[in-house]
Amino acid sequence: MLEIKNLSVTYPNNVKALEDVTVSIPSGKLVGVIGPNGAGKSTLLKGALGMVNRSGSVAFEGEPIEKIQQRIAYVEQKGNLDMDFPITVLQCVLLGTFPKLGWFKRPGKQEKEISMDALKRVGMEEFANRQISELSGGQFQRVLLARTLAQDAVLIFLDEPFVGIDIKSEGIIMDQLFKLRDQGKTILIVHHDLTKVGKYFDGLILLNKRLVASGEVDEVMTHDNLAKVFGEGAFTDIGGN
Ligand SMILES: Nc1ncnc2c1ncn2[C@@H]1O[C@H](COP(=O)(O)OP(=O)(O)OP(=O)(O)O)[C@@H](O)[C@H]1O
Repeated sequence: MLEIKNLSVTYPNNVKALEDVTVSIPSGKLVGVIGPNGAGKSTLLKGALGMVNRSGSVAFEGEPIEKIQQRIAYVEQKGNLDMDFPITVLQCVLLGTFPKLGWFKRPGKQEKEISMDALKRVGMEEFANRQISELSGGQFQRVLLARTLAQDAVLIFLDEPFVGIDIKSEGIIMDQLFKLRDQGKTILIVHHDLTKVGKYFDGLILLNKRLVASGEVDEVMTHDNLAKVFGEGAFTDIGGN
C-alpha cells in the first residue's frame, strides 16, 4: 500500500499546488492521476517523492518512502527531459541498473544483459547503439520504460507518458505496464486522456488541488465528480455516468 497522508505543497512563489491530500493506493494496482490543468497532478508525484518541499507523510508498505528510494522509478514529463543528451539508447537503459549496482561501479555483462532484455521487451533492441537524440518521441518513451524495467522498481511513477506519441508505442508501453502490474508492482500515471481510463487503469485519483475522489474507475468517473472539476458538459463523450 502506498499511503499519502495530508500532503500539501506550496511552491516558493506561494502557489498552493496541493492541499491536504490523503489517499491510499493498494499495491499491485495501475492507477491514473487525472484532473484539469494545474490541478497538481505532477506535484502529487513530486511531493510523494520528496522532490519538492512538502508537508504530510508518504509511506510504502508501512515504511517511509525515503527508505526505498532505489526501488522507485520516476519518469518526468517529456517536455522536461533533455533528449539531446549525448548518450546511446543502451547507455540510457543501463542508467536504470546504477542504483542497485552502486553509482561508482561500472556496469558489467550482467547489467548489459538486463538492459538488452529490457530493450527487447519494448521492441527497441535494434536501436541499442543509436543516440537518444535520433529517436522519435514514442521510441524515446519506450526507452525510458526499458530503463524502468532494468531498474526492477517496485513503485513506478510516470508523468504523462503518452503525450504526443504514436499509437504503437502507447500499446507496447501499456502491455509492459500491465505485466508489471500483474507482477505486483504499484504504478501511478498522470494521464489526461479521459476516454481511455476505463481500459488502462484499475483505479483513479481525481485531483483539483484537493482530492476530489479516488477508488475504482467507475466510482470516480461519475457525472458529479467530472462536472465538479471539468465543468458541465465536459464529460458527455467520456462515458461518465
Ligand atoms: N516549480 C514550480 N514553481 C512554482 N509553481 C509551480 C511549479 N510547478 C508547478 N507550479 C504551479 O503549481 C500548480 C500545479 O502544477 P502541476 O504541474 O502539479 O499541475 P498539473 O495538474 O500537473 O498540470 P498540467 O495538467 O497542466 O500538467 C500550477 O498552478 C503550477 O503553475
